[in-house]
Amino acid sequence: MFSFFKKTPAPAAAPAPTAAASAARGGWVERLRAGLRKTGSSIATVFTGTQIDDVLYEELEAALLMADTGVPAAARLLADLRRRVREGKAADPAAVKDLLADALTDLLRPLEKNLVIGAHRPTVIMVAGVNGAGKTTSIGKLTKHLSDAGAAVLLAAADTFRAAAREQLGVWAERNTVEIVSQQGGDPAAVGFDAVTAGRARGRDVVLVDTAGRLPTQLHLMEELKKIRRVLAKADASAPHEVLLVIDGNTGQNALAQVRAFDDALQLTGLIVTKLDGTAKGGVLAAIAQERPIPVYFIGVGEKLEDLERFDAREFAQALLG
Ligand SMILES: Nc1nc2c(ncn2[C@@H]2O[C@H](COP(=O)(O)OP(=O)(O)OP(=O)(O)O)[C@@H](O)[C@H]2O)c(=O)[nH]1
Repeated sequence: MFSFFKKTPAPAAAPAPTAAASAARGGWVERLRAGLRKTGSSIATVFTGTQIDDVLYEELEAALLMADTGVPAAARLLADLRRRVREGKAADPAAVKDLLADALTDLLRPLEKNLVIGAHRPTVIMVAGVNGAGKTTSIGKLTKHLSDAGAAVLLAAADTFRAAAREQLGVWAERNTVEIVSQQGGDPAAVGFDAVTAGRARGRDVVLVDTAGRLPTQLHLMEELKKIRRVLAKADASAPHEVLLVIDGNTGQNALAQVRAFDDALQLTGLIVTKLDGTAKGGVLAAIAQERPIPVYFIGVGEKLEDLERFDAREFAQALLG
C-alpha cells in the first residue's frame, strides 16, 4: 500500500528522515509560511503589546474573523486560549501567541489524514470543485507525486464540454507520461466508466477522474456529478474510493458553503485546498475543522509541481501565525 506524504515517523519507530527529505520539507514549510504571510501578519500584530488583557482578546477575535475563521471557530479558539492562559502558562503576549498555535493545532488536527492508495486496484479517485478552483492543476501535481512513488496512474477527463479542460489534462498526462481517457461531447459519466474499466484491464493502481467545474447552485450540474459517482460504482462496486473536493483558499467563508454543498451531494472523503499563497483568508481551514471536518489531504501554495503537499496541522498553525 502507498501512503502519500507519509508523516515523519517517530524516531523510535523508524530511522530519522534523510537530510535531503528534511531539507525538502523545510523548503516547503518556508513556502507555506511565505504564502500565509498576509493572513499571519494581521494576527501577529495582536501580540506585539505588553499586556494580556481584554483588548488583546478583542483584537485577536477581529484578526481571526478577518482571516476567515468564521464566528464559531473564532469563539472556540478564544475560549480555549483563555483557558490555556488561565492555567498559568503565559506571562506575556508572546507566550499567548504560542498557546494560540497550540489551540489552533488542536482544532485543525482532525483534518490531518494521509491519502492511502493500494487497498483497491485501481483506487478510483473522483475530483470535483467549482470552476477555476485548481482541480486540473492539482490532479497534475498529484499524478506526479503518485507516479514518483511508483503508482501507475490513468487519468479520466470527465469534463466532456470544455475542450480546453481536456487539453490541459492532456498536457499534464504527457508531462507525467501517464495515459488519459477522454472523449469530446457525450456523457461525462461514460468517460468515468470507461476509465475505471480500462484501469482494471490494464492493471493500473489509480484512476483519477477530473470533472467539470460547477457551482453548487447549478442543480442540474450537481445531479450530473451524482450520476458520475453512481456510474463509477457500476464499473466497480467499491468505487469511487475517494471523492475529493478542490477548494480555492482565497474564497474564504464561501469555501465552507462549497464544502457543505458538495459533501451533501457526494459524501466527500477529502479536500484539497489550493492557492494558499498570498491569501489573507488562510483561517478558513479553522472554519472547516469546526463545522465540517473533512480531511484535508493536500494544500497548494503555488502553481509549480512541488507546490502541493500533505497537510500538517502544527505546520499550518505555526505558518498561519507568522
Ligand atoms: N497561485 C496559485 N495558483 C494556483 C494554485 N492551484 C491552481 N492554480 C491556478 O489556478 C488557475 C485555475 O486552475 P485549474 O487547475 O485550471 O482549475 P480547474 O478547477 O481545473 O478549472 P475548471 O476546469 O475551469 O473548473 C490556474 O491558473 C492555475 O495555475 C495554487 O495553489 N496557487
